[in-house]
Amino acid sequence: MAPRTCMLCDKNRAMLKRPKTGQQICKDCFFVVFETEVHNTITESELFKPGDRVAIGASGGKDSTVLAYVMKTLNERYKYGLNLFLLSIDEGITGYRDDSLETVKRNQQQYDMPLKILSYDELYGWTMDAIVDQVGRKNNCTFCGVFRRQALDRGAAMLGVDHIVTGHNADDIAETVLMNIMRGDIARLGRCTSICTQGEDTIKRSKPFKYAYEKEIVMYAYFKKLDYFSTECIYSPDAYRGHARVFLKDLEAARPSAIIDIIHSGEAFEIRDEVKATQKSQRLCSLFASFNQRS
Ligand SMILES: Nc1ncnc2c1ncn2[C@@H]1O[C@H](COP(=O)(O)OP(=O)(O)OP(=O)(O)O)[C@@H](O)[C@H]1O
Repeated sequence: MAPRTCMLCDKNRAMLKRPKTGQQICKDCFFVVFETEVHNTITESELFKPGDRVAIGASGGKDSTVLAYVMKTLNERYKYGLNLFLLSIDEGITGYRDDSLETVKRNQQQYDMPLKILSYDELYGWTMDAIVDQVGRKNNCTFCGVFRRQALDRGAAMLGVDHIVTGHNADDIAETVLMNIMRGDIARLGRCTSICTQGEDTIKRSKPFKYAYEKEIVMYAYFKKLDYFSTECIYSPDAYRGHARVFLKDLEAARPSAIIDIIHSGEAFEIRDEVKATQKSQRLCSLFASFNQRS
């Protein structure tokens, strides 16, 4: 059987089936559609303005490595006029973050971007290794996530940046929508699909990969031969998110558009103000109660 030609350029040999659309396309057309969709997400949401100083939350993993590469490419191609930085938080997880930070240091050279690394140890006086040693693995992802958010803000302030971008992708967001529905966390459901968030005293944060499928990010990294670190965190991943992930993968296998459809459903919810207020205070109380029980 003759090899298929690319459905987009009708010239090159099709090398892959696009996970998001099922189209059989060539490598070059895949790069173009992937990058153009991220560019459209950025421009439609007016994420940046010329002269912005933007920190890329860089963990060394596939999502943030592809994000750094694509941000650099689009900034040059479309002349966004951004000053880009890499910002990494070292949570103090031996055998995981120390190795992934080596990748980020290489990315700094490869992408020619200034890098700032800030550790939990220097900010808070302890590491995740020490915390897990003391309180065990249950809920450690939740604590680590809260501390990382603050650490990223502190690092961003040190770099004097206006904006932090992270590699959260469409799968992450769809999982979060499902988790919030399963938990009945209506307040979070209302904001988890926002592409851009900014608290009263926090730096603006956004997710340019909001509509990018995880499988396509992996494919992009593979075909571009990007240098990234692919090991999972050694401390137990968030078990509840794991259930949502498995469920989402099943849905995606049956119908690939399920991921985008869940995000669109999340976007369509409108949450009443009184629900937002009640749930926020309840969540903070339960987080600190669980921390106090352990320490
Ligand atoms: N230690 C860190 N330092 C800086 N940014 C981070 C760090 N950990 C996570 N992030 C940011 O948050 C995003 C989502 O993180 P998450 O832990 O869900 O990892 P992930 O989905 O495996 O992403 P990645 O593949 O980039 O590691 C990352 O893409 C990155 O932008």
